[in-house]
Amino acid sequence: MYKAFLIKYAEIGVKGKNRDLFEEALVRQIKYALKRCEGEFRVRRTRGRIYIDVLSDDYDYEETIDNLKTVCGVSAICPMVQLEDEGFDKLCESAVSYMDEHYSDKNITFKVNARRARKNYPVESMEINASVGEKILQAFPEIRVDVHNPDVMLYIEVREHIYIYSIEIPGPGGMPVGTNGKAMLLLSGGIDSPVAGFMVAKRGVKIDAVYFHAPPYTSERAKQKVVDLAKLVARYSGPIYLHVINFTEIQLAIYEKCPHDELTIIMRRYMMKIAEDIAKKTECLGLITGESIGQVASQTIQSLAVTNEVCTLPVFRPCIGLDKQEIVEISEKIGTYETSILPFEDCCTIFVAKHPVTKPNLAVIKRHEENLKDCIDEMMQRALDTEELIVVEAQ
Ligand SMILES: Nc1ncnc2c1ncn2[C@@H]1O[C@H](COP(=O)(O)OP(=O)(O)OP(=O)(O)O)[C@@H](O)[C@H]1O
Repeated sequence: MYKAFLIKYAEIGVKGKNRDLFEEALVRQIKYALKRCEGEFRVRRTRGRIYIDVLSDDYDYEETIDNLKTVCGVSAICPMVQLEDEGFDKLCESAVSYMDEHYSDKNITFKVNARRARKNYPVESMEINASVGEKILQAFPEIRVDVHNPDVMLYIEVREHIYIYSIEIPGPGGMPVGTNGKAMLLLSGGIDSPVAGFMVAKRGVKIDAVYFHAPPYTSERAKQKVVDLAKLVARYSGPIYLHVINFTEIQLAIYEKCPHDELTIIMRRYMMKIAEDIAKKTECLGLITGESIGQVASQTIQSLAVTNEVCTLPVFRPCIGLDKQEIVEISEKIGTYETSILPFEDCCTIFVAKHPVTKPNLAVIKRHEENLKDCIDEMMQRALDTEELIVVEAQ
């Protein structure tokens, strides 16, 4: 059983003073992921490396790997066999057993890559490489050495303990959450916005979220679905403050006073305004949506321009150039797809026109919004005053 893991991270953004911040955030997120796992662990930073020691006798390996794979910034997880220092002969023996246990087909090439971090160890790295390599060659006649492009790179690290590893399980990459500020995700119950949240979190951005519902037109179950999606996104992003906004009154007013082919676009503009208001109060530096060019009428480039016009904060749309299949693939990978396709109503789909405008004209939209001028400010304030805040932890 592996008793330790080496966490490899991408080098981008970790130069100079940033390195400490980057590593601290990574350790924090690793600890958050391990809280969801059975067993006791210790996370250590030593000279540019991050290790996880398994302290308990028992733990669930698969569960641990699954959770570590959600930590943004991790480029690879290496499960390591941990040895006590019982002399060099014992090390060679253990390396041979490691190869035997991990590679049933010995018709492969390998290279030993030793690193002697503890300088008082009596055998130098080059000598470890040569001697361990020789023992492996003696033990398995079919195996060959390839120093340029080996099938198996056998790492040996000599520290307080000695570690042997060769397996690298890919992590999500990117940057640890908490190293790049915070943004407000407009989270609906669909496929795209959870993917958008994940993609921005992966760049190190902490996520808050806002969900607009329209009771009684949208149900408690539709809201619960969004909370469930937030729990899944929180596996990657850390805890999410989810602001639930009652949008019914505003939607009804738009429905009553504005042309029906412009409903969605006008609604979206008020959603963005409210989201931006909450974002500014909560120190978010941008908004995030799941929009993708041309996907629906409200996402033509003309519609996006009209929606965008109400925002002063930058709006991040990481799905913008992806087609639906590509977004679906990411949602399957991050585990949100099954929840996203549950058939609950969304406020945008209830108040939808048969033939929505695809090329809205900003001046015309603004003129029609004038119809709301007597009531909209109060309504927006009420929506903000009655928000429900849910702190969503990762599932
Ligand atoms: N009820 C809502 N609450 C919060 N944000 C919403 C809501 N409805 C839409 N949005 C935001 O607007 C974007 C576009 O919504 P729309 O319904 O047009 O698209 P969609 O392709 O179905 O997106 P999604 O799959 O994310 O629901 C969403 O990705 C989301 O960011």
